[in-house]
Amino acid sequence: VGPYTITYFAVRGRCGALRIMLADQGQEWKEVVVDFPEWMKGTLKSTCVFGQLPKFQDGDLVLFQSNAILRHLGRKHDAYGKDGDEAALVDMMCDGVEDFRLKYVKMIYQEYDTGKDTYIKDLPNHLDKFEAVLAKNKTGFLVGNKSSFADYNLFDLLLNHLVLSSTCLDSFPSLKSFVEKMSARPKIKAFLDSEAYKKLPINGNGKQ
Ligand SMILES: N[C@@H](CCC(=O)N[C@@H](CSC(=S)NCCc1ccccc1)C(=O)NCC(=O)O)C(=O)O
Repeated sequence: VGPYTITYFAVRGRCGALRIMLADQGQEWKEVVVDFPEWMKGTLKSTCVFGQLPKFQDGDLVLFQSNAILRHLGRKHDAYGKDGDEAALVDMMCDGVEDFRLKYVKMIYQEYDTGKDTYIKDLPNHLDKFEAVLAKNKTGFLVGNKSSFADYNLFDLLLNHLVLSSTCLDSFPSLKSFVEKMSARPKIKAFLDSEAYKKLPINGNGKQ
Protein backbone atom coordinates (compact mmCIF):
# COMPACT_ATOMS: atom_id res chain seq x y z
CA VAL A 1 0.00 0.00 0.00
CA GLY A 2 1.32 3.45 -0.96
CA PRO A 3 2.32 6.22 1.45
CA TYR A 4 -1.25 7.52 1.68
CA THR A 5 -3.58 7.25 4.68
CA ILE A 6 -7.03 8.81 5.02
CA THR A 7 -8.46 9.26 8.52
CA TYR A 8 -12.17 10.09 8.38
CA PHE A 9 -15.63 9.07 9.51
CA ALA A 10 -17.38 6.13 7.82
CA VAL A 11 -18.92 8.45 5.21
CA ARG A 12 -18.21 9.67 1.68
CA GLY A 13 -18.51 13.32 2.71
CA ARG A 14 -15.43 15.40 2.07
CA CYS A 15 -13.34 12.38 1.03
CA GLY A 16 -15.44 11.29 -1.95
CA ALA A 17 -13.48 13.39 -4.43
CA LEU A 18 -10.00 12.53 -3.17
CA ARG A 19 -10.76 8.79 -3.09
CA ILE A 20 -12.00 8.95 -6.71
CA MET A 21 -8.87 10.91 -7.66
CA LEU A 22 -6.56 8.41 -5.93
CA ALA A 23 -8.34 5.51 -7.65
CA ASP A 24 -8.14 7.20 -11.07
CA GLN A 25 -4.43 7.84 -10.53
CA GLY A 26 -3.90 4.13 -9.79
CA GLN A 27 -2.95 4.82 -6.19
CA GLU A 28 -3.59 2.64 -3.13
CA TRP A 29 -4.27 4.05 0.29
CA LYS A 30 -5.08 3.02 3.90
CA GLU A 31 -8.34 4.06 5.56
CA VAL A 32 -8.50 4.79 9.30
CA VAL A 33 -12.21 4.86 10.13
CA VAL A 34 -13.26 6.97 13.13
CA ASP A 35 -16.62 6.32 14.81
CA PHE A 36 -18.59 9.18 16.33
CA PRO A 37 -18.55 7.99 19.98
CA GLU A 38 -14.74 7.63 19.77
CA TRP A 39 -14.49 11.07 18.11
CA MET A 40 -16.67 12.67 20.80
CA LYS A 41 -14.12 11.63 23.45
CA GLY A 42 -11.99 14.43 21.94
CA THR A 43 -8.56 12.75 22.05
CA LEU A 44 -8.07 12.51 18.27
CA LYS A 45 -9.90 15.83 17.74
CA SER A 46 -7.38 17.61 19.95
CA THR A 47 -4.56 16.50 17.61
CA CYS A 48 -6.27 17.85 14.47
CA VAL A 49 -4.97 21.29 13.44
CA PHE A 50 -8.53 22.64 12.95
CA GLY A 51 -10.20 20.11 15.24
CA GLN A 52 -11.76 18.36 12.26
CA LEU A 53 -11.39 15.49 9.77
CA PRO A 54 -10.39 14.46 7.10
CA LYS A 55 -6.76 13.98 8.02
CA PHE A 56 -4.46 12.86 5.21
CA GLN A 57 -0.97 11.41 5.58
CA ASP A 58 1.53 11.22 2.73
CA GLY A 59 4.52 9.58 4.41
CA ASP A 60 5.60 12.03 7.15
CA LEU A 61 3.43 14.84 5.77
CA VAL A 62 0.17 15.33 7.69
CA LEU A 63 -2.54 17.41 5.99
CA PHE A 64 -6.02 18.61 6.96
CA GLN A 65 -8.56 20.55 4.81
CA SER A 66 -10.05 18.48 1.99
CA ASN A 67 -9.25 21.04 -0.72
CA ALA A 68 -5.61 21.34 0.41
CA ILE A 69 -5.40 17.53 0.15
CA LEU A 70 -6.84 17.66 -3.39
CA ARG A 71 -4.29 20.34 -4.36
CA HIS A 72 -1.43 18.31 -2.91
CA LEU A 73 -2.52 15.26 -4.92
CA GLY A 74 -2.95 17.50 -7.97
CA ARG A 75 0.69 18.60 -7.70
CA LYS A 76 1.96 15.05 -7.08
CA HIS A 77 -0.03 13.42 -9.86
CA ASP A 78 0.13 16.05 -12.61
CA ALA A 79 -3.53 16.98 -12.21
CA TYR A 80 -3.13 20.72 -11.69
CA GLY A 81 -3.18 22.08 -15.27
CA LYS A 82 -0.31 22.34 -17.73
CA ASP A 83 1.13 25.66 -16.47
CA GLY A 84 0.66 28.48 -13.93
CA ASP A 85 -2.27 30.02 -15.74
CA GLU A 86 -4.15 26.72 -15.95
CA ALA A 87 -3.30 26.01 -12.30
CA ALA A 88 -4.95 29.33 -11.37
CA LEU A 89 -8.04 28.36 -13.37
CA VAL A 90 -8.11 24.92 -11.69
CA ASP A 91 -7.95 26.67 -8.28
CA MET A 92 -10.83 28.93 -9.37
CA MET A 93 -12.95 25.96 -10.43
CA CYS A 94 -12.21 24.08 -7.19
CA ASP A 95 -13.26 27.12 -5.16
CA GLY A 96 -16.46 27.29 -7.22
CA VAL A 97 -17.15 23.63 -6.45
CA GLU A 98 -16.48 24.31 -2.74
CA ASP A 99 -19.10 27.10 -2.74
CA PHE A 100 -21.59 24.65 -4.29
CA ARG A 101 -20.59 21.89 -1.81
CA LEU A 102 -21.10 24.22 1.17
CA LYS A 103 -24.68 24.89 0.01
CA TYR A 104 -25.29 21.14 -0.34
CA VAL A 105 -23.81 20.36 3.12
CA LYS A 106 -25.86 23.16 4.75
CA MET A 107 -29.10 21.81 3.22
CA ILE A 108 -28.27 18.17 4.15
CA TYR A 109 -27.33 18.88 7.78
CA GLN A 110 -29.44 21.90 8.67
CA GLU A 111 -32.45 22.20 6.33
CA TYR A 112 -33.14 18.78 4.82
CA ASP A 113 -36.77 18.31 5.87
CA THR A 114 -37.90 21.89 5.24
CA GLY A 115 -35.44 22.92 2.52
CA LYS A 116 -34.81 19.91 0.27
CA ASP A 117 -37.52 20.71 -2.30
CA THR A 118 -36.52 24.37 -2.53
CA TYR A 119 -32.86 23.35 -2.87
CA ILE A 120 -33.68 20.98 -5.74
CA LYS A 121 -35.81 23.66 -7.47
CA ASP A 122 -32.93 26.13 -7.13
CA LEU A 123 -30.27 23.64 -8.35
CA PRO A 124 -30.25 24.86 -11.99
CA ASN A 125 -28.85 28.20 -10.78
CA HIS A 126 -25.73 26.38 -9.55
CA LEU A 127 -25.52 23.70 -12.23
CA ASP A 128 -25.76 26.17 -15.12
CA LYS A 129 -22.43 27.79 -14.15
CA PHE A 130 -20.53 24.50 -14.48
CA GLU A 131 -22.54 23.54 -17.59
CA ALA A 132 -21.37 26.77 -19.25
CA VAL A 133 -17.70 26.13 -18.33
CA LEU A 134 -17.75 22.59 -19.72
CA ALA A 135 -19.68 23.65 -22.84
CA LYS A 136 -17.16 26.44 -23.51
CA ASN A 137 -14.01 24.40 -22.81
CA LYS A 138 -15.16 21.56 -25.11
CA THR A 139 -12.45 19.12 -23.90
CA GLY A 140 -14.71 17.35 -21.42
CA PHE A 141 -12.73 18.84 -18.53
CA LEU A 142 -13.17 22.04 -16.54
CA VAL A 143 -9.70 23.36 -17.47
CA GLY A 144 -7.35 22.46 -20.33
CA ASN A 145 -7.46 19.05 -21.94
CA LYS A 146 -6.86 16.66 -19.06
CA SER A 147 -8.39 15.85 -15.68
CA SER A 148 -7.52 18.01 -12.69
CA PHE A 149 -8.47 17.76 -9.01
CA ALA A 150 -11.28 20.26 -9.73
CA ASP A 151 -12.87 17.71 -12.09
CA TYR A 152 -12.84 15.00 -9.41
CA ASN A 153 -14.30 17.46 -6.91
CA LEU A 154 -17.15 18.43 -9.26
CA PHE A 155 -17.73 14.80 -10.31
CA ASP A 156 -18.11 13.63 -6.68
CA LEU A 157 -20.53 16.47 -5.91
CA LEU A 158 -22.61 15.72 -9.03
CA LEU A 159 -22.84 12.03 -8.02
CA ASN A 160 -24.22 13.17 -4.64
CA HIS A 161 -26.78 15.37 -6.42
CA LEU A 162 -27.91 12.54 -8.69
CA VAL A 163 -28.83 10.63 -5.50
CA LEU A 164 -30.67 13.70 -4.17
CA SER A 165 -32.46 14.23 -7.52
CA SER A 166 -31.94 11.61 -10.25
CA THR A 167 -33.17 14.01 -12.98
CA CYS A 168 -31.17 17.10 -11.93
CA LEU A 169 -28.78 16.89 -14.92
CA ASP A 170 -31.45 16.16 -17.57
CA SER A 171 -31.35 19.72 -18.94
CA PHE A 172 -27.54 20.00 -18.69
CA PRO A 173 -26.03 17.90 -21.54
CA SER A 174 -22.40 18.86 -20.86
CA LEU A 175 -22.69 17.95 -17.18
CA LYS A 176 -24.50 14.72 -18.03
CA SER A 177 -21.75 13.75 -20.50
CA PHE A 178 -19.07 14.77 -17.96
CA VAL A 179 -20.55 12.40 -15.36
CA GLU A 180 -20.90 9.60 -17.93
CA LYS A 181 -17.32 10.01 -19.18
CA MET A 182 -15.80 10.22 -15.69
CA SER A 183 -17.88 7.21 -14.53
CA ALA A 184 -16.63 5.22 -17.54
CA ARG A 185 -12.90 5.79 -16.82
CA PRO A 186 -11.82 2.21 -16.02
CA LYS A 187 -10.20 2.87 -12.61
CA ILE A 188 -13.06 5.14 -11.52
CA LYS A 189 -15.65 2.60 -12.71
CA ALA A 190 -13.92 -0.15 -10.73
CA PHE A 191 -13.80 2.04 -7.62
CA LEU A 192 -17.47 3.13 -7.86
CA ASP A 193 -18.40 -0.56 -8.22
CA SER A 194 -16.32 -1.57 -5.17
CA GLU A 195 -17.85 -2.58 -1.84
CA ALA A 196 -15.52 -0.08 -0.13
CA TYR A 197 -17.26 2.73 -2.01
CA LYS A 198 -20.81 1.38 -2.02
CA LYS A 199 -20.90 0.64 1.72
CA LEU A 200 -20.26 4.25 2.73
CA PRO A 201 -23.25 6.55 3.28
CA ILE A 202 -22.85 9.90 1.53
CA ASN A 203 -23.31 12.03 4.64
CA GLY A 204 -22.91 11.75 8.41
CA ASN A 205 -26.59 12.08 9.27
CA GLY A 206 -27.97 9.38 6.98
CA LYS A 207 -29.71 11.92 4.74
CA GLN A 208 -29.04 12.02 0.98
N1 LIG B 1 -12.93 22.77 5.74
C1 LIG B 1 -12.79 21.41 6.21
C2 LIG B 1 -14.10 20.98 6.84
C3 LIG B 1 -13.94 19.66 7.59
C4 LIG B 1 -15.22 19.26 8.29
O1 LIG B 1 -16.25 19.91 8.22
N2 LIG B 1 -15.11 18.13 9.00
C5 LIG B 1 -16.24 17.60 9.73
C6 LIG B 1 -16.74 16.31 9.07
S1 LIG B 1 -17.02 16.49 7.37
C7 LIG B 1 -18.55 17.29 7.26
S2 LIG B 1 -19.23 17.40 5.80
N3 LIG B 1 -19.15 17.77 8.35
C8 LIG B 1 -20.56 18.03 8.35
C9 LIG B 1 -21.26 17.31 9.44
C10 LIG B 1 -20.55 16.08 9.93
C11 LIG B 1 -20.10 16.07 11.26
C12 LIG B 1 -19.49 14.95 11.75
C13 LIG B 1 -19.34 13.83 10.93
C14 LIG B 1 -19.78 13.85 9.61
C15 LIG B 1 -20.37 14.98 9.10
C16 LIG B 1 -15.80 17.24 11.12
O2 LIG B 1 -14.65 16.88 11.35
N4 LIG B 1 -16.77 17.33 12.05
C17 LIG B 1 -16.52 16.90 13.41
C18 LIG B 1 -16.17 18.05 14.32
O3 LIG B 1 -16.14 19.22 13.83
O4 LIG B 1 -15.93 17.78 15.53
C19 LIG B 1 -12.42 20.50 5.02
O5 LIG B 1 -12.67 20.90 3.88
O6 LIG B 1 -11.86 19.41 5.25
